[in-house]
Amino acid sequence: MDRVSNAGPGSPGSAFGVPEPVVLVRDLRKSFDGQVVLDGISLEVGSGELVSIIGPSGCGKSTLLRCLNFLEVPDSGEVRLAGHGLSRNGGSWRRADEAAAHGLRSQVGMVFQSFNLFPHRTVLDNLMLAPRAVKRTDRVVLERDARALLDKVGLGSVAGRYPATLSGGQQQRAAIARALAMAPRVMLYDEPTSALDPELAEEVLGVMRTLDAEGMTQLVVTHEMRFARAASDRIVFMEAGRIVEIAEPDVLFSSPSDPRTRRFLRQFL
Ligand SMILES: Nc1ncnc2c1ncn2[C@@H]1O[C@H](COP(=O)(O)OP(=O)(O)OP(=O)(O)O)[C@@H](O)[C@H]1O
Repeated sequence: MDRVSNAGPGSPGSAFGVPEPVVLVRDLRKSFDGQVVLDGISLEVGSGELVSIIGPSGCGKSTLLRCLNFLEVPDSGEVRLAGHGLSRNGGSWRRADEAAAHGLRSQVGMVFQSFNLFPHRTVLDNLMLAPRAVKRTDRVVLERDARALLDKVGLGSVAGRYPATLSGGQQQRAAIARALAMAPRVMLYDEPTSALDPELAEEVLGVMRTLDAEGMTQLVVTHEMRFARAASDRIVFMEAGRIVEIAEPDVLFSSPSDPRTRRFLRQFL
């Protein structure tokens, strides 16, 4: 039997008033065509934490991120984001699951490697489309909020331009601003700088650092070891669908407790 829970954001976290982590994952499992890709992942991310997920190619990092907002449907396990939860134990996908997944997605802003902006809309429109559809707020208010977000990511002067006329770094910053326009409780990034030259990547990483300073909860799949080391509160090292080790950056890089972590990190030292 599937078990679906959908406590609202105002519901009490856990017992005794201890706040629930913003991201909570328990025993998440996912296979594709019989190939186990996530083999029992458990993870908690606290409010305002920036957590990087690193590991060799194909170890399941992107799949984990995509399972968090049900872009991929996990086979089993539990995901809770900002009080919205969904757990599965096999069985087929049902309407109640769809509703719970929708509640969960409303808490999440997701940023992909490939920017994914709407090409035939201006940058400003890109930011306003989803809030206009969901919130039905006055256009003047929406535009004011969108312009404030563009200023925040340093794109105030290109609001009226089309994505193709922007650099990759500007497009990715616009994608981050667009995700922020829905006021998410957590931001998920899937290799947000992989398609960018180092200089442009730095612009994007700067925005993520700013959001971190403002207390946004962020989970980042990245191959940028320097960023992971410098900016993360904690780093998750994955291999073959499992979390091998979770540690603060300095601990992970200077004295990893698992030989697999040491082997992986050696190539970056
Ligand atoms: N939709 C899918 N259908 C079938 N197999 C998939 C699908 N998505 C991912 N996989 C497989 O799952 C495994 C893990 O992929 P995933 O993209 O999660 O790894 P990753 O750690 O993010 O890799 P990379 O660092 O190269 O992006 C790979 O073997 C991949 O081919």
